[in-house]
Amino acid sequence: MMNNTMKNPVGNLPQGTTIIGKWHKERYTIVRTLGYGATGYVYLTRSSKGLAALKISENSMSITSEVNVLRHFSKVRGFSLGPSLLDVDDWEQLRGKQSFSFYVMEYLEGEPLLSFVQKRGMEWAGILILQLLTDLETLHKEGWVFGDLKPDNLIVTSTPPKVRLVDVGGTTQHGRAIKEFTEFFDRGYWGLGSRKAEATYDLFAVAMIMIHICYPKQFQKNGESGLKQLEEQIDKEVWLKRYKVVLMRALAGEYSSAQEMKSGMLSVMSQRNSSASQKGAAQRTVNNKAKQGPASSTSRASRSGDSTQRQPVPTKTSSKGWMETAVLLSVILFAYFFYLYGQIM
Ligand SMILES: Nc1ncnc2c1ncn2[C@@H]1O[C@H](COP(=O)(O)OP(=O)(O)OP(=O)(O)O)[C@@H](O)[C@H]1O
Repeated sequence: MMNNTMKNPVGNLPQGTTIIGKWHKERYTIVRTLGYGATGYVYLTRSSKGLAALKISENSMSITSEVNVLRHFSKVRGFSLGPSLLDVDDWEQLRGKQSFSFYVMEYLEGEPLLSFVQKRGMEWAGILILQLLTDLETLHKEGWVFGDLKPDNLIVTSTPPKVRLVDVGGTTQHGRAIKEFTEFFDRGYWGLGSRKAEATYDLFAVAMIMIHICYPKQFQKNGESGLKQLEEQIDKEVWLKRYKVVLMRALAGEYSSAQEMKSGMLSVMSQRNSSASQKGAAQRTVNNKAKQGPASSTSRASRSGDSTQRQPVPTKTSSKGWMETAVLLSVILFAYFFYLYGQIM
């Protein structure tokens, strides 16, 4: 992160400042600062087209590189991980003496992943990770690796909740060296792989995001092997332990695709659901037996092997049988009556 106090001609622009694009002449009025980092400042702006996020930097190269990534994303159908790109232009200050590149993107109005999960519950963590893996699968298939995957770059937009990624600055083409990374989420830091842009690099970061959800304060690497230390942390948290098989495989770089990791997550979730529904069914049986009273003592007797004490429980099937017999008998009697009547006449 850049030092906010450093003199930066595009930093801390006051509310109400209007940025006019040199080429497209669109006017963007600053509402407030959304954030800032190594690359530049991001402002919430209002224009004739409504609210949008505007990223501006002294470094035109980094703006160009992010614009290229966002342009590429916009061509991928069904891909909604990053914000959509709305405009690219330059802003001239001091009567054209200084020019700064900027781009305008969709404003992702939402909540950071961590606070969303803390408020809505851990069930959401699994769902959001599945969403993230779905989008990563598309990104990887396109030959890109996100690189700097971390909760700070994840925003959950609402209705329906959807995880989106801001800051595409770290997005790197497959096979190249990762452009940007953050230690805790970087497999190189944990001694568990290289900084080469591969799907496995992002999947490691996904596992670390899951760990970070349970350890919001994070923890430092100690002297032992990275994998051993992470395993110990996983074992201490119930939610992480449930996904241990998936997490260990992702940390060790054993998943060849995001889809494979997603299947692993889904199978843990379905096991949990089926055991929960089995428990539910067992609980319902117990409750029903408790309601039936004598029948419950019957089942206890049968378990003790005393079948003589078994009481027949009237069922719907037996009452239905009686009704069928009665109907059949009345039809036969009716037919017999007509037969006798015909004989007499
Ligand atoms: N499209 C957007 N909608 C809403 N908020 C955004 C958007 N883009 C960026 N932000 C906010 O601005 C912050 C800084 O943006 P960004 O991460 O792109 O800057 P950066 O200079 O690349 O930062 P870093 O040093 O982490 O790479 C983000 O963490 C996020 O809170």
